[in-house]
Amino acid sequence: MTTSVFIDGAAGTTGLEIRQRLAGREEFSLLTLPGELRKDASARREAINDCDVAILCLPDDAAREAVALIDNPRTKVIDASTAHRVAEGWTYGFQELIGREQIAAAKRVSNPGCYPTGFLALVAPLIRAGLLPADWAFSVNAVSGYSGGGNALIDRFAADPGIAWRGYGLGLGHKHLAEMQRYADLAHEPLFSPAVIDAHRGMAVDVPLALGAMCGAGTAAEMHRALSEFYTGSAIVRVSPLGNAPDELLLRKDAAPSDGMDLHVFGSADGTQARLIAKLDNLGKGASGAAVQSLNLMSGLPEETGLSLTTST
Ligand SMILES: NC(=O)C1=CN([C@@H]2O[C@H](COP(=O)(O)OP(=O)(O)OC[C@H]3O[C@@H](n4cnc5c(N)ncnc54)[C@H](OP(=O)(O)O)[C@@H]3O)[C@@H](O)[C@H]2O)C=CC1
Ligand SMILES: CC(=O)N[C@@H](CCC(=O)OP(=O)(O)O)C(=O)O
Repeated sequence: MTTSVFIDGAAGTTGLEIRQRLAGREEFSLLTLPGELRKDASARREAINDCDVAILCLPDDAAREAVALIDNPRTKVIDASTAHRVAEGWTYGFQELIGREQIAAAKRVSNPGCYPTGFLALVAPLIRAGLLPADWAFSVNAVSGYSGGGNALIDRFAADPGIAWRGYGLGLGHKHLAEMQRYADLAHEPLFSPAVIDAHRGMAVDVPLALGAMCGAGTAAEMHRALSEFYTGSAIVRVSPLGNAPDELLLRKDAAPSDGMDLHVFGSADGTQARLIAKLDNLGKGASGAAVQSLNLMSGLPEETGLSLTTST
């Protein structure tokens, strides 16, 4: 039996990527709306209530509105927006942290934000293992390809090829802070410095750790071991060997799309400092790949079915 899927927002950046991942998958049938009806509330209501799984690739307000259109108790939802990530009654769709069984059984799944995917993958298992203190003032420095800002930011970079780096979130109230704090179980929101680079896709999330000043923190080697154990058996989240060679990491503009994520741990020779770095594709594990991973689980399939798991290191 096939699972019928309706992508609301299928013409947007995330929606298109999900369509590409589902193309040719015989386990799924796609419900689509003609272009002129894609924002028509009654056509959307009908499609959402007709499908087995609705994937919302919409701005937050439109995602809330879409959920309000549902009156069929059978319809399951995966919401790619920020609207429901810390909302009551929703399961946070971070398979490796929350549990595959919980996501497989859920009716309402919120897809994690791209930056929190990198941050939580690195920090949450280490807080759980007692190797990082939950009340530490964490910092997160991150760069994203401009597709992370959807069609509007893609158009802006196309219109102004002179932009090499765009720092933002300078008001220090980024919408991803709540989910970073909630799912890492932190006492405080992290200090988050995001930026956009002149590349279509790709993301690096860097968490610097002043180990010498932290009470009760583990060593870089202990953190590396804990992360390696935590992600054992995952083809999607991979932990690179501990160490400082080579002494650089690259994001390539020509990297192939990937639904995987690579985690790195580096430590100073004297043990007083470390850096945890996640490399991922904002449109892959940071958005569309994670949505398809959840869709697979909610449809009773192995989570990595149909995903592209290349490494670009
Ligand atoms: N891009 C990324 O890397 C990531 C995006 N996300 C999230 O996914 C969601 C979609 O983002 P993204 O794909 O980047 O954004 P885009 O702007 O590229 O796409 C959004 C799509 O939704 C359509 N839309 C807007 N309002 C409505 C409506 N009321 N009814 C139906 N369709 C509507 C838009 O149409 P139109 O353009 O005509 O207005 C557009 O096609 C957002 O919530 C975003 O935050 C999450 C993680 C990463
Ligand atoms: C480069 C860029 O602008 N990125 C977006 C986040 C992309 C993402 O993860 O999306 P949602 O949390 O909205 O679903 C931003 O910082 O607002």
